[in-house]
Amino acid sequence: MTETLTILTINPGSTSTKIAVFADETRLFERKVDHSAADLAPFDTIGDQFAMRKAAIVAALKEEGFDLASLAAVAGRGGKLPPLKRGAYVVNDDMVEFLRHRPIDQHASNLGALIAYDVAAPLGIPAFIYDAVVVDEMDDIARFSGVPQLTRRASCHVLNMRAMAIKVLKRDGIRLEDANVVVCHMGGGVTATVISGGRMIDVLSDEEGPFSPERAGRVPCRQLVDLCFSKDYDRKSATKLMRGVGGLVAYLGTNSALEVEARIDRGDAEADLVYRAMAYQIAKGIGELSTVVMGKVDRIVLTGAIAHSKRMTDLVVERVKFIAPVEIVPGENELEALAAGTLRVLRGEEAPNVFVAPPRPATAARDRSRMAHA
Ligand SMILES: Nc1ncnc2c1ncn2[C@@H]1O[C@H](COP(=O)(O)OP(=O)(O)O)[C@@H](O)[C@H]1O
Ligand SMILES: CCCC(=O)OP(=O)(O)O
Repeated sequence: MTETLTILTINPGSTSTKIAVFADETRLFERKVDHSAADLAPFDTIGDQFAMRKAAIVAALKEEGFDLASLAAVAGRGGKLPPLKRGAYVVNDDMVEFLRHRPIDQHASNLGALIAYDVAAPLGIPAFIYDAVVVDEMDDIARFSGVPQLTRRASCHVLNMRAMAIKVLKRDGIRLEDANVVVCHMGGGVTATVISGGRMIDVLSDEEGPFSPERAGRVPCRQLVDLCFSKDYDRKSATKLMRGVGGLVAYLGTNSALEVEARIDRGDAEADLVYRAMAYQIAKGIGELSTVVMGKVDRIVLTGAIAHSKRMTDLVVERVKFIAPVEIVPGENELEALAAGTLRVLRGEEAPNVFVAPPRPATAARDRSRMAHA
């Protein structure tokens, strides 16, 4: 008989931390801790949230009476590393150093690998990330921004988007490789992608797409430059305005779409307009990505926690249903997808990738200078 593989999965999101423990494919339990805008306000950077999020996880495991000694591996959501391939990566010292000291961007997913490693290392078991948010399969034509100094980067809810697209198509007997699907995940962040031939050939990341509960999304760039050079903002506060206190938080003071809906129900006209604007931008994003495959879209998939909202999905569907049939798959499959990927690695069915950190900028400059003088 083969030994049961027990896996702790950790998904730090912008407005919550979700964990689950799996024994092989069976979920033993799942816990979600919400983090309101007020809870997160005292933290300057995502790194500063490490202790608070880890404590929430440890407390949840304790309440479940779970014994960490039974774990075979820990899997965390993969964060803002340089562009990665799809699939598993071992969390190694290079990855920990990179995420701690020079992540590409501020996002809660950066804590996935860090907390997974922190739990796994003392137990002498491996930690992995799987289908990180920075998986990059974009076509070259999609990389242009308009200035050579700025390159478009893929960053989206990879884990859930692929899992939900596969689920929707499988039901109709279609393989992901044989379809064009536009997927939009609506959570604390909102991102979208167009998957064609099994690859995410273009992505509307959370800095180029719709605004979301806690993110600004695409903003008028000239005004952003002015704002950054005004006396009112420095690097930290301008970054936080884009991610953390943008979107619904900036307009309405909450990162909770549920609370916004409650305000609308009470007759709040401002909340209603902002929420409809978010839906409008989401629909425009889906339209934009549909042009990538010349409008030949087989399915549009709306997913993420906000896809539970009929109010939101109705607002989006009415604008995009002319493009393709719309499938609504609320919630997310991220913890299951993390566990499934990790099981494949532990069973030897998939080889994990090894992350090698790019040289630090100072080291890179020194190396270039050495080469120039060699
Ligand atoms: N049933 C629901 N209807 C509308 N919005 C919801 C619902 N459930 C959760 N949300 C909203 O979804 C957002 C959080 O999405 P989620 O994917 O869980 O978080 P995270 O991005 O932190 O992982 C919050 O704004 C929350 O209020
Ligand atoms: C970086 C894209 C992923 C994202 O926005 O995740 P959350 O919705 O969990 O913040």
